[in-house]
Amino acid sequence: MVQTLKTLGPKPAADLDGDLMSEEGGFSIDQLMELAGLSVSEAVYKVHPPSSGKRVLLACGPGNNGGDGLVAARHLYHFGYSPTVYYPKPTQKPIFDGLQKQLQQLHIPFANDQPFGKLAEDTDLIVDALFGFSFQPPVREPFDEAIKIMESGKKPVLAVDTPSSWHVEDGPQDEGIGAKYMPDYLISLTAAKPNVGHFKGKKHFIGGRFLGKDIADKYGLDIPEYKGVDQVVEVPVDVRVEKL
Ligand SMILES: NC(=O)C1=CN([C@@H]2O[C@H](COP(=O)(O)OP(=O)(O)OC[C@H]3O[C@@H](n4cnc5c(N)ncnc54)[C@H](O)[C@@H]3O)[C@@H](O)[C@H]2O)[C@H](O)CC1
Ligand SMILES: [K+]
Repeated sequence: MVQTLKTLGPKPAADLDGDLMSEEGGFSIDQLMELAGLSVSEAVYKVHPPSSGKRVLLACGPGNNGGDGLVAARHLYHFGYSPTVYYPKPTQKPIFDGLQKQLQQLHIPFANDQPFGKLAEDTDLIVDALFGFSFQPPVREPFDEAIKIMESGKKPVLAVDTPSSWHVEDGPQDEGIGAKYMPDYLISLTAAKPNVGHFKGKKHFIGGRFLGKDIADKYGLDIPEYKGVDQVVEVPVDVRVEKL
């Protein structure tokens, strides 16, 4: 039987984050990004353990999705990987400055000036942390090149929160860059987004093991059954999507 997966569009997803970070919610953006990035690194470990190849290329965009990628790079380093970060449009905010410094302290290379195609050749897995739920099509430079390379399917890709360039509700673009982009793996943060109905990759994870029942109920979300100390849980790919 095809299961139903409850999904949050950009407005309720942003509202939920707002509730978490309200005076009542008590979370900070740093914390949520840390939890998101930790989930991403755990999903990487599950689909591609270091024994399958240690080189991971983190493609980080200019918003918080990119921040999740920076956090994941740090955890992956400590998990035994050799991460490389592509971060061509660094965000000028203290949290992003701090995340970059943390990576520099670990001598994790930033390869912002190299062609993305070359970086992709020299890696075993790509983490797509270019854009999340705030992406507005079409893709602009310099990110078009990275999307084209990921779309080529030459290297496995794990997409963070949503495949970059996809419309958050309608999925892949009808034509042009990203129209054929289908990452192998997806990790949805807190809750899946409505475009997940278009995801036909190999594995889909949810990462959000910090969400309490009160707030889940407010948005109509089901809390998935996480195992052991896992921050992520795998859910079926073939699902019926319900938009909340
Ligand atoms: N609990 C959670 O779910 C958390 C999720 N997080 C992650 O944050 C993103 C959403 O982050 P946000 O900063 O709102 O936006 P994005 O990263 O999606 O990107 C916005 C960024 O990109 C630029 N941009 C938009 N469209 C384009 C375009 N066509 N071409 C080029 N650039 C574009 C825009 O100007 C912005 O700079 C969510 O998905 C999660 O991954 C947080 O970590 C908090 C916890
Ligand atoms: K992404």
